[in-house]
Amino acid sequence: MRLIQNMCTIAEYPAPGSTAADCCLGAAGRRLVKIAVVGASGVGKTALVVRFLTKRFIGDYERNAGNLYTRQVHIEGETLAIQVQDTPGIQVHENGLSCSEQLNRCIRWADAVVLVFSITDHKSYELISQLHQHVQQLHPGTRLPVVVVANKADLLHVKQVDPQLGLQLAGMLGCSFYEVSVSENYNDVYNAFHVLCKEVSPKQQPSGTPEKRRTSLIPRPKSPNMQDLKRRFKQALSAKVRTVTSV
Ligand SMILES: Nc1nc2c(ncn2[C@@H]2O[C@H](COP(=O)(O)OP(=O)(O)OP(=O)(O)O)[C@@H](O)[C@H]2O)c(=O)[nH]1
Repeated sequence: MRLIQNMCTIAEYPAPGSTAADCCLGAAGRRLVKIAVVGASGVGKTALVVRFLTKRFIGDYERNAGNLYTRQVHIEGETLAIQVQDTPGIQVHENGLSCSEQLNRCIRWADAVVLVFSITDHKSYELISQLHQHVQQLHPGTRLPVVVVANKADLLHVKQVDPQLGLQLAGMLGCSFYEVSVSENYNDVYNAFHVLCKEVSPKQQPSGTPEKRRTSLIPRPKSPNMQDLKRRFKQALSAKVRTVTSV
């Protein structure tokens, strides 16, 4: 967190001490896409997020406690407000996955998830299908867009997972797949996020779109009368955009 704030050269970064709510990117009526980056510890989640947001690879990051970052992206003529939630590395115990309530909240909050493993860590790869199942369980009734990212493609000499296996796994799970080297290539990182944003259709978003907000603020009255309708209309006009401060 401190490191990222120190290199805060991008205007859209939350200033130190501010929250994502202060950025209010969604407030301008832009579609808001919320992305959670999830995976085992040390696979490069923070590096991936920082690379995507700043185009830079720094090398050393503080152990992550789960930070939220906001920026705008332009995708096929549309300006989106996106929020990216970096999450603490997942610990694997003998009896399987151990996801903290903080992580579960984060996954529930997300419109889309990046599942990351490292090609240098077979265990991080083994975690992916369990994580995918966990993500879908936390979003019952919808199929959340997920992209699987195999990171550290530059470290071929210590490779434990053939990227082909990642591709096969992603195919089985019905996800897009990207093999990236966060340290060496920005474009692949960008593409992974880009594809994910495209997969989040406006219809899938439960909140944040102006359309949705209007209908939830003005529930259809059972027996409408003018006074009631006027009051509800005023309420809708003065409503502040709902923003996420933390997950
Ligand atoms: N060679 C190489 N190193 C990488 C790459 N991506 C990340 N790293 C390094 O891997 C280490 C872990 O990266 P982090 O981004 O802190 O990993 P994390 O998944 O956020 O780790 P936790 O905060 O513990 O969950 C750091 O030393 C990074 O510099 C990569 O593509 N290639």
